[in-house]
Amino acid sequence: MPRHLPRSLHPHRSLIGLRSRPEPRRERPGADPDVGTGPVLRLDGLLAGHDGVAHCPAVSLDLHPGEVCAVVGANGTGKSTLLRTVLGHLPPVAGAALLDGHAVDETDPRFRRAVAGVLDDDAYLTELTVAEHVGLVASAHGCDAESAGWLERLGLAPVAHEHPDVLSSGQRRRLLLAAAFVRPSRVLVLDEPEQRLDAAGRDLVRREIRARARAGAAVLLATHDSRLVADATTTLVIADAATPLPASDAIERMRSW
Ligand SMILES: Nc1ncnc2c1ncn2[C@@H]1O[C@H](COP(=O)(O)OP(=O)(O)OP(=O)(O)O)[C@@H](O)[C@H]1O
Repeated sequence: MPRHLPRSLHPHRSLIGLRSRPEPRRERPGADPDVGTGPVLRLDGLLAGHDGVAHCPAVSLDLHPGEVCAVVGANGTGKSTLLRTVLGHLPPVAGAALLDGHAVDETDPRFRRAVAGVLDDDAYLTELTVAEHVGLVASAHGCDAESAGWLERLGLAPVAHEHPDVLSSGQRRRLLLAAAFVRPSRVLVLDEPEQRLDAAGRDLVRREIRARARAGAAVLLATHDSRLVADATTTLVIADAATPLPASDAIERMRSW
């Protein structure tokens, strides 16, 4: 339990009973001593920002396998900054982001094995083709056979041999999603995964998030899409404070900004 929230305000405590949700399947990999029974991801009074200046209120959150937390807030409230800090791209201004009880460290192979992320930038390797890019990620995670299927599912097969800089912005977004979805992950961090996608793309993302959670992944996403919020098990509204709210209240708040 994070020190910073009273038990009654803890995201899980406060939402249980307010929303019905299926019991997530808890996978017990067992062989990894770091994988315990506690939260896979814990944000402990995490203040995210740049150069020591916080751009987001302090967040305390426990995310267990099978849970999906949607982070919502008006433009500029610090959602991307928070997710970058969770992915270890920015150091915390204060507090901590913990994976299996250890401070997140993107250089740690255990972290890289466990966590897949898509941020709001075009973080692809320009010298690789679409197929090479997705294939490289699949190969690194021992799942080469998945590669072609994800190219197909995300509509990238016709541009498989193109380089990212000649793709449309939506296709580039699909490429980043393919690279995240092609590999296994215990934690999935997605910054506005709906961004730049057409309706079919948004549906696919929504289905995949649900499927991943059913299979035991913990998902942390920032979004402006009320359908993704409605699907989440926990919703955190970022404003003057980071407040866990039932999805219906969060969606109502989203209409006001
Ligand atoms: N590299 C940076 N250096 C300094 N400040 C930054 C940097 N990137 C973002 N910021 C500032 O951090 C604040 C939060 O930005 P952030 O992108 O996290 O917001 P957001 O909630 O994700 O917004 P949106 O909904 O528009 O995506 C903004 O005031 C922004 O100007």
